[in-house]
Amino acid sequence: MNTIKFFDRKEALARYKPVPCDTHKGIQGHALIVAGSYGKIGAAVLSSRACLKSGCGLVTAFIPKCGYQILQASNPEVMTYTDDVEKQISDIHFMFKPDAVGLGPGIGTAMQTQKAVLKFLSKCNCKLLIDADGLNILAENMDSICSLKENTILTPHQKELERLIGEWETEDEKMQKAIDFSLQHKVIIVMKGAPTHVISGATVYQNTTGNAALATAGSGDVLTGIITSLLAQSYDALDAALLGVYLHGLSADIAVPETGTHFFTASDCIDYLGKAFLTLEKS
Ligand SMILES: NC(=O)C1=CN([C@@H]2O[C@H](COP(=O)(O)OP(=O)(O)OC[C@H]3O[C@@H](n4cnc5c(N)ncnc54)[C@H](OP(=O)(O)O)[C@@H]3O)[C@@H](O)[C@H]2O)[C@@H](O)CC1
Ligand SMILES: Nc1ncnc2c1ncn2[C@@H]1O[C@H](COP(=O)(O)OP(=O)(O)O)[C@@H](O)[C@H]1O
Ligand SMILES: [Mg+2]
Repeated sequence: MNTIKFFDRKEALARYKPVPCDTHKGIQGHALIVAGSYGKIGAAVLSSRACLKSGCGLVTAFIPKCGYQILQASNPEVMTYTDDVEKQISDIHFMFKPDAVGLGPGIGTAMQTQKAVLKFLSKCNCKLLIDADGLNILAENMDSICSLKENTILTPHQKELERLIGEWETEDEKMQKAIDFSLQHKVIIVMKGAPTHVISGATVYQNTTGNAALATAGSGDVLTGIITSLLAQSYDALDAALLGVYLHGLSADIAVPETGTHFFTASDCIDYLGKAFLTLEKS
């Protein structure tokens, strides 16, 4: 069995890079969030807002046409590109070079969305995180996994992981299958759960933050935004994944004594992110 490294405050401080005082929004990274479909524009709202609230200088969301007003009204700082199709993504196009892309929350698995995602993956050469339906599309088209750039981050919950690596009988078998998958395809797996494990080849980290309040709709979409933001701010993929998971859980840990577990939503996770980042400023 592989040794597991615990990722705690000391590890987070070692990887955290304070924002330089002479920076500007052009240096702080431009992230692209590809998310949403009719009925799930919330996933795009949450992930793009979390991305912005984690220090990214510029955030653009690529969404289906029906999400335009919702997104602009709820996140005025986020720029948008819209698909030509009303209810789902059918062709991912944009006119800038993103520093990082977060793809998948709420996009669904309609055939035209699958085609658009596969076309995008075949030519994407920037830092990339794939979540949710992005992973489900990958699982249905496993040939396309060879087109992923090294250190692409995959953020599956248990069911999404099973679709990618197949069933397991024990927790040890699940971990070994995930490690083998990470080694074979040279991807970083954020194996979401309680706790979350970050798997980079044979190296496994166990996160030490987070609580049951995160068992609420959209908390994974928020994680996608945080990690994509850190990637765009020039953290390398492993550091972005580790620090993102840590801050996401810490935000919930700071929030819960004030909100209680039942009241906590994914939006609260975003609202408390500032306090989570502040704990790294005070060393
Ligand atoms: N406001 C919005 O727009 C929102 C949009 N969203 C978007 O919706 C899309 C579908 O996402 P999804 O994850 O709900 O669907 P899906 O992959 O079928 O998984 C469901 C099944 O998986 C399991 N399962 C899940 N988590 C588990 C865990 N931690 N640990 C263990 N098992 C777990 C569980 O299976 P069961 O245990 O019931 O067998 C459950 O029934 C996706 O694109 C997402 O981004 C959501 O983010 C919500 C807010
Ligand atoms: N009981 C729990 N303890 C700690 N973290 C949890 C718990 N339940 C869920 N989480 C975290 O919440 C997030 C849920 O992600 P996901 O299932 O993708 O949600 P969604 O798709 O609704 O956004 C993951 O980061 C997971 O680790
Ligand atoms: Mg999810």
